[in-house]
Amino acid sequence: MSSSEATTTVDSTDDTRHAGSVRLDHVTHQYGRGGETVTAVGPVDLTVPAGEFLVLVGASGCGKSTLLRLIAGFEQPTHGSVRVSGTLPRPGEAAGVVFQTPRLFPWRTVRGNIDLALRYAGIDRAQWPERRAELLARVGLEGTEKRRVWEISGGQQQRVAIARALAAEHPLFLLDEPFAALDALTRERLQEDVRRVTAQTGRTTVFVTHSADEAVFLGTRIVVLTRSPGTVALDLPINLPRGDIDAEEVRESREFNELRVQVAHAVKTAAAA
Ligand SMILES: Nc1ncnc2c1ncn2[C@@H]1O[C@H](COP(=O)(O)OP(=O)(O)OP(=O)(O)O)[C@@H](O)[C@H]1O
Repeated sequence: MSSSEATTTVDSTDDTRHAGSVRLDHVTHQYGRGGETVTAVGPVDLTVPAGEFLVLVGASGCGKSTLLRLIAGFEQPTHGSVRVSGTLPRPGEAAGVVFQTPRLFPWRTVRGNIDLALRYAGIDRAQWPERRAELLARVGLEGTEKRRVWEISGGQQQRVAIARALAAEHPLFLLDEPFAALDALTRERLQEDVRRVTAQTGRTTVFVTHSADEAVFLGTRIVVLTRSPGTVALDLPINLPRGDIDAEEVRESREFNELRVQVAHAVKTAAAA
């Protein structure tokens, strides 16, 4: 075998070293010490290839946020190993993260919040205006740069949080129930934004939600967790059309509705098991 063939073989069998890929090997996580421990999740084995949009779904308390925090490097697993792009995840470096609440600096403008993220990302100041405009356009916030955070709506604030998480161009994007506090219409619009932005940028995405509808609309793959400590109950690929397609057409399709019912049923069953 020639050396070029050997190289090809290695790359094709280990895609977990690709930028943005995630690998969990027999991961368990406990909170607390001594007699006061709570096993939150595991054991979980999961490989997320680069470019996949994985949605974690499960009942309240099954360990979804814990898994996301382990992938972000905010927590270390009690047992097993977590790798992002083939290495140990370091907080702030492994991924862009969006939380349930926007966590912006309220006294700053939209521009100020984005610029702070560009500064932390180490982007050359000369590039900020172009990068800021591009990020705000991606999340549909053109023309809001000078507004203070308290002068924009909750949905717009969450859009700023998404733009901020995209600023550093991490190959991995993590979202923890980012739309849970928003009204149904705003939530649908933001789902469409996230679907479009991740398709455009090709980022690997892990998204946590309670909602089967949201999971099926967003994901290229859905993992349903059992009740706490969460383990994988269902691992389902989703092949709904993506890219430049009308969101209503997707939501009204027979395939979408069949998958929605299947996932909702799996979540209910896994929570009761
Ligand atoms: N910091 C902590 N200290 C102790 N226990 C914790 C901590 N964080 C979470 N837990 C426990 O770990 C388990 C999993 O919690 P986690 O927040 O990961 O679940 P979840 O599926 O994200 O829940 P929800 O959907 O309600 O946000 C729960 O039993 C929870 O009470």
